[in-house]
Amino acid sequence: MQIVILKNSAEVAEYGANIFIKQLQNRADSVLGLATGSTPLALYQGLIEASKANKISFKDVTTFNLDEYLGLEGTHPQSYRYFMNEQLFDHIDIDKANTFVPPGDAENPIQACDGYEAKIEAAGGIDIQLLGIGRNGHIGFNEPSSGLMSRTRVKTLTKATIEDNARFFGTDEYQPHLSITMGIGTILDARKVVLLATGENKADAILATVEGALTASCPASALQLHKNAVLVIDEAAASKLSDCEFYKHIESENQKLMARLGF
Ligand SMILES: N[C@@H]1[C@@H](O)[C@H](O)[C@@H](COP(=O)(O)O)O[C@@H]1O
Repeated sequence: MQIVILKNSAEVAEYGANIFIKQLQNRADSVLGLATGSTPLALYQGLIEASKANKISFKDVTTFNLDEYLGLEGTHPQSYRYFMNEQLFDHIDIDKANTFVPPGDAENPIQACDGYEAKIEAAGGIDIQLLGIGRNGHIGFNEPSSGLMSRTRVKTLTKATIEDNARFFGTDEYQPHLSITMGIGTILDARKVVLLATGENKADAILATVEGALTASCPASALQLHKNAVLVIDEAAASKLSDCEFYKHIESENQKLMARLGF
């Protein structure tokens, strides 16, 4: 796992956006895995700006989102489809027919999960998967105890996740307790994984992800198995790691090596 520790959330967003910008500059028809939550918002802003400045185009891009609430239609303001339209798709030159979010309103969600996996496969797999992380170490909606090889499926949300996400719902508004999420195995199949985390409330989850055991109790720890995973985190999210200076030293040595090799 590559660990990049930066000063603050603005730097994290910029670093993350640059990874995606480079990907699109190298391969215009990339398949991107996208995430919701507050953490990727500034990264999406960076992509919108780069697209407006004609540095990148989404014309030939296909996207797959990690997850969706089960029981919400895409027109519901709290649905992740609505979020993605608002925060990214409506501001870039992407063909919405090439943007996929698990169907929260599927009549048969189990079939829909298999269908989602088939679509990812038909697109040739995901080139880069963006991830946030829940306070309990969840990725997508893969809550603790999720199978480390799991595929897209219906998942019940934990009390902690429901509480964390309650801020987006009105007091009398129905908040789903179920979701459709890519599995951990689905995420691990992406050719590159970029996890962003900012703020002190993510420090325990980051500690468990980086230095904890590989365990279903911290779904993000599965990234320890990935060949090309990068964690882009701010000082606050990194604050519980045992030796931040060492991680920073590794990264600066990596940068020097890359520069020497002309990357
Ligand atoms: N399903 C999403 C996750 O994909 C996201 O990583 C997490 C953290 O969100 P935030 O970035 O707002 O902390 O929230 C939700 O539960």
